Amino acid sequence: MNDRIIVPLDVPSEESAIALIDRLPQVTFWKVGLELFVSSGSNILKVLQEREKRIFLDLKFHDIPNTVAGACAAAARYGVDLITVHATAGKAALQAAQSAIEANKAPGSDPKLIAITVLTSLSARSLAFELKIPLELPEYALEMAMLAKESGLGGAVCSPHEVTQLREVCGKDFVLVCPGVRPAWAAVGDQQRVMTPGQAMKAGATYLVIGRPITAADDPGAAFERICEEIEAASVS
Ligand SMILES: O=C(O)c1cc(=O)[nH]c(=O)n1[C@@H]1O[C@H](COP(=O)(O)O)[C@@H](O)[C@H]1O
Repeated sequence: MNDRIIVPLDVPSEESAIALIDRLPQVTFWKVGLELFVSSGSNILKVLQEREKRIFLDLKFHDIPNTVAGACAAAARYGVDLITVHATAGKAALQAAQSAIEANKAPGSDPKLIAITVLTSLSARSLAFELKIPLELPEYALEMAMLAKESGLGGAVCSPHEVTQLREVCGKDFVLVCPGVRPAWAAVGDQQRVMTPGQAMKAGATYLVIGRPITAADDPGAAFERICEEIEAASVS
C-alpha cells in the first residue's frame, strides 16, 4: 500500500528535504512542490532519482498555452512521474501542455500530466461567493476533470469527496490523485474537503497525497505505517 501514498516535501530548503527523505526510507513516492522548487531549484529531483524514488513535480502551471507548454517541456525533461497544471488554464493550454510533455519525455520516463480540478482548500462556499462559480462544487470538479480528459491528459487532482464520481465518468485508467486526506487522529489545518485515508482509497483514488499528518508527527515513520495499516484495513473490510 505504501506506493499509493505520496508524501510532499513541503519544506523550505534542500537540506531539510534530504533530512525528511532519509528519515522516511519506506516512502517510495515524493512530491516536490512550489515551496521547495522555488527556494532550492531542481537539484532535489536528482537526489530523489539517485535514491530510486518516484517523483510528483507539483508546480501547478497556470498560464497562456505557449508559456504552459514551455514549462511542461522543461518539466518532462527531468524524468519525473507526475506533473500538474490547472484545468482552469483552459483547453488550448491543456492540449499544448500535453503535447509538450509527449515531445520532451526523458528517455525511459512516462510522465503523466494531471489537472487540478478544485483545490482541496476551497469550500463550496468560497467557490460560489469568492470565485463566483455558478455550478455546485462536485459538478464543477467533474467538468474540470472531463475537460482534462478531453484535452488528452492522463489524470486529475481532486478531493476525496469528488473522486467516486470522477472515477465513474473518467474510467479506471484515469489517474486520480487526492490530497485533502486526514486520518481521524490528525489536524485538518487549512484543508476543507477531507476524508480519511481508508475512505479516500475506497472511494477510488489512485494515489493519496498526505503531508502534515506524517511530516509534522512526532514520529513520522510510525504515522506513515499507521496510515498504511488503515488503508489496508479499509480495503479488506
Ligand atoms: O496538487 C496538490 O498536490 C494539491 C492540490 C490540492 O487541491 N490540494 C492540496 O493540498 N495539494 C497539495 O497536497 C499537499 C497537502 O498537504 P497536507 O495538507 O499537509 O496533507 C500540499 O503539498 C498541497 O500543495
